Amino acid sequence: MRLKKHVPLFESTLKHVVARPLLSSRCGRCRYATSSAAYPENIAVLGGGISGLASAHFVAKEFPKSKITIYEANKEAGGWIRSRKVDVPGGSVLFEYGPRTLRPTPSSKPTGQLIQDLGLASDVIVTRRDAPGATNRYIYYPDRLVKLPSPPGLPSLRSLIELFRSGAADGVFSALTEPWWPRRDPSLTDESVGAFISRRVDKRVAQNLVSAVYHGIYAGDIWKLSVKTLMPLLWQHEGRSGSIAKGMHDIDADFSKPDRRTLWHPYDLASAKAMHDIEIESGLKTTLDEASVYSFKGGLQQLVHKLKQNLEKNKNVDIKLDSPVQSFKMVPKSAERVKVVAGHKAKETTKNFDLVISTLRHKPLTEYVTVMTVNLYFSQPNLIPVQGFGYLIPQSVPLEQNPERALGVIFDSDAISGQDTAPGTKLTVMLGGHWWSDWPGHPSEAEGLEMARSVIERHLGITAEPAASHARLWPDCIPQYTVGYEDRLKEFATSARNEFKGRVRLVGNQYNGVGVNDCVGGAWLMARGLRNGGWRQRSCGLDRALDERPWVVDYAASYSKPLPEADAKAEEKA
Ligand SMILES: C=Cc1c2[nH]c(c1C)Cc1[nH]c(c(CCC(=O)O)c1C)Cc1[nH]c(c(C)c1CCC(=O)O)Cc1[nH]c(c(C)c1C=C)C2
Repeated sequence: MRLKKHVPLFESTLKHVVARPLLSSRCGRCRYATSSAAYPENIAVLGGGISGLASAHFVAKEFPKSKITIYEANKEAGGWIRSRKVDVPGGSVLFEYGPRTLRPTPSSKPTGQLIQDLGLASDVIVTRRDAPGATNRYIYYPDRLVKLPSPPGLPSLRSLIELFRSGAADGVFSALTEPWWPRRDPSLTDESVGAFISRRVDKRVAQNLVSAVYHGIYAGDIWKLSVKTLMPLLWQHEGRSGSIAKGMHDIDADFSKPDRRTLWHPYDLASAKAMHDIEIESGLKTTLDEASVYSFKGGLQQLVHKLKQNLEKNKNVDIKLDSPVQSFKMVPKSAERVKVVAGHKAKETTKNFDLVISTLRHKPLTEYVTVMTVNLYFSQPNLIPVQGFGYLIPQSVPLEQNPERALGVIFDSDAISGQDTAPGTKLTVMLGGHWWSDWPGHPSEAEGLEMARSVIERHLGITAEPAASHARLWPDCIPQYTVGYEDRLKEFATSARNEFKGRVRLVGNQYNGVGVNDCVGGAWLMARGLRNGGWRQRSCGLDRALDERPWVVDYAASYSKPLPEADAKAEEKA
């Protein structure tokens, strides 16, 4: 695979994911062993972002005797996780230029494992589930902040009235008639999130509510993102039962029951069970259980720094910074080794490896969007008229209310506390994303700062001069799983498997999720899949994409107990 010359910033730090079939869920394709060695002696990890570093960490645990070389194009590892302490009058504040918090979910247990392995538990800071920074979430629609109902507890009557009066919730009651809407055309193999929600509920719900959520995760366009990939459960329910509600009813997916059922892809079920078995020591577990989101005293980059330090301490690991990967391909006439060429022109080095873990991006598979993050700190406290996590701006907001194409604003002072020593108001404005996809260029960082200030003046009435600020453009930072992604991934995985004969595993955010937890989880699954001779099997790590087994019914907390035999039989029949 020849890479584009000089891999820019993200080429080496954005990633892909996931492993060979887990546990007993072997798929028939992966059975060809190609080597008799007990472990891969030389392993290359391409990319030193969070996926690459976490892969190296987990692989080093699996194979303590293997020599691991990490190639990173930039002078700093960690990708777009950047935390900077900024001195301000009266103390300091922490700016996060990229991702800022982690969410504790069952699928984020590998991140918990990593924190534990690195001895970072005492540096974890949390926003509790009942804190305003967790419960108060807003959307800006059409020209004001509207609070969204969010757990815990029932929403207040006042907030419901405000929500409906704003028009943001128009169309939600159409969901009640969803079971009677026509089934989808069987020839439809995928569609956009926007089209799906319009078809099954109401276009206004797609434009006003769903688009805001997808801005906050993918900075993406709901009329392009794939429903089959991003709302797989809803898509499966409709496919099986003709309607989402009927589908949930058919499998007894009652949300009020602690042992509710859900649909699983068998691969994901095996992954969930494997992750559930990760043991997190009780102190850290209690901390994470109470958290809506969490970070570290020194910001999210503390995780990356500690991870890198830990790898540097390992005499079998070599981290090569400022070493863009130029190409990697099978050594001619060998089914066993991969040749990696890395380094700047004229200083290129070539080395052969038994196993390569690539977190590099493969352009044709996904489009990317560019985001600008603008951090602002004001010495005056409580400048924001409300308390909360922040707000998202839906696609339906009229352009005159959003000429800067902002996606949302995070109220950092409320969203996570414990990182600053100076009092005041801290927020981050997120600009661009899909809105900038057809712009001929991007604003400069100075322009971005002006744009962010005009957003918060219009939306929040903040006119004060910031005591500190920073704008950062992240070109092509979030991959977009657009309509048809699953088919493209299948084709790509087939060709990668054939080309690399099991000697290259693909990991990172281009494959199974764009969040930090997804990247760490993908690395964990990949490393686990190398166990017990798994590294010799003919997999490219994207076996989930090639696994065509039908979805099954199981408990949402799949590990809690086995499904009754009668259910299992009925499911098998279905
Ligand atoms: C920095 C830009 C990012 C945007 N999305 C992501 C990043 C890193 C990835 C992402 N963000 C969220 C999720 C959901 C799962 C989760 O981990 O919580 C993912 C995969 C949710 C989220 N969105 C925003 C925040 C602060 C969070 C919590 C996690 C985090 O710190 O990233 C706000 C936000 N993110 C983006 C925009 C445009 C935005 C707007 C307010 C893009």
